[in-house]
Amino acid sequence: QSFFKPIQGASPQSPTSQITKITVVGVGNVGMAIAQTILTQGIADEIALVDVNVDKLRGEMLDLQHAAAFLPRTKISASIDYSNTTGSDLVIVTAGARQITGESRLNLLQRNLALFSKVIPPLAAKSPDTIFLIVSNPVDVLTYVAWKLSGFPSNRVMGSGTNLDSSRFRFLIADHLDLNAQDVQAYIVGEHGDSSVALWSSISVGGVPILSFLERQQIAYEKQTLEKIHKKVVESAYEVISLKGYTSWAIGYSVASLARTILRDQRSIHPVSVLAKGFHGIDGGEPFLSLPAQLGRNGVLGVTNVNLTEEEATQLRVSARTILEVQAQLGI
Ligand SMILES: NC(=O)c1ccc[n+]([C@@H]2O[C@H](COP(=O)([O-])OP(=O)(O)OC[C@H]3O[C@@H](n4cnc5c(N)ncnc54)[C@H](O)[C@@H]3O)[C@@H](O)[C@H]2O)c1
Ligand SMILES: O=C1N[C@](c2ccsc2)(c2cccc(Nc3ccc(F)cc3)n2)CC(O)=C1Sc1ccccc1Cl
Repeated sequence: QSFFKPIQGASPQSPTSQITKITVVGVGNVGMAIAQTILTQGIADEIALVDVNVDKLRGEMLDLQHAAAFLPRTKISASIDYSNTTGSDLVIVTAGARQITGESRLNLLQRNLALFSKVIPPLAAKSPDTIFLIVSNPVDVLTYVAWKLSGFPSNRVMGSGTNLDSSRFRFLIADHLDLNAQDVQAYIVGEHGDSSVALWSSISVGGVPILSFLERQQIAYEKQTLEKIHKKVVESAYEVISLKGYTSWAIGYSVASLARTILRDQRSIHPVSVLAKGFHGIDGGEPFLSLPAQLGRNGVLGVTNVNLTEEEATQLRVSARTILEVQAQLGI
């Protein structure tokens, strides 16, 4: 006996073509912050969780399911293999080996390369039309690895790149100028992390380039102020790690904003790690670096022709060379 008397012709089954499904690989601090934000914002109809830690995986699935009374209806599943991931519209990869104290970044990269070699091919096989969004670090090189291992066209493989760096940059600028961070357009590009590149000329507040904004507000323009803020983007990452041992909320919101832009075909522009070959004089090799990219239902729709100063373009090319040197050591 059903609760409802059926209406002629109405089927309780939703057509699968209209179901939006996201797979999150890795249910650690980052993966669960991303999943929780996607759930809260009603971005997906289905969330499939994957991890190798069976108990954590089931525990996180149950704990999220138990919040159903307060959330948009979303099917939440979990599997240690990839059985539940079939037909995903977006696959977000946060699985990663933790950097062991004193471990070299290259060694960590080798361990994550081995991990990706086991994870990416079956995910791609179960969802051959999906879009990969890589978050695991070192994110730029691992996005390249995912692209190579998946065999997908480059528009369907991106990394969160400097999306988090840029969101911290926007917060710090807004905090410094007593503004709403959503009104601050500011892009950090290039390599995610310690060696990112701040596009000073791209910073605008309510459509007003920040340099003239500062002059109009009689705020003494000091390039070193903005440079200090960019430096603080890096310092704050280390500060959060030293205080709480990991980062989660900011990366969770920043990756969920990418998921929404992609799955709702918003065609918004985000700084994400893309195949940078052919942009801004980056010609040798296949480096993935962050550039302001237009995102939509088919992944990376285009890269903006943002004007770079000679210094910015040079920094970007240096980053590309650094990434290529690391990629060359991977042998893939
Ligand atoms: N790109 C960015 O801006 C950014 C920001 C923060 C963190 N990160 C990166 O995100 C990654 C995850 O960070 P975290 O704090 O969530 O780490 P974590 O250790 O809390 O979680 C990692 C999870 O991956 C799982 N895992 C390991 N091997 C797996 C496999 N083969 N298949 C599926 N799952 C597997 C682990 O069981 C664990 O649950 C790290 O690489 C971190 O550096 C990136
Ligand atoms: O907010 C973070 N936290 C992490 C973190 C989270 C859990 S353990 C470490 C972080 C914080 C500080 C340094 C650092 N370095 C690192 C470099 C390469 C790797 F493969 C792994 C980690 N990583 C991971 C990460 O990428 C970030 S953003 C970040 C990091 C450094 C500089 C600027 C930014 Cl915007």
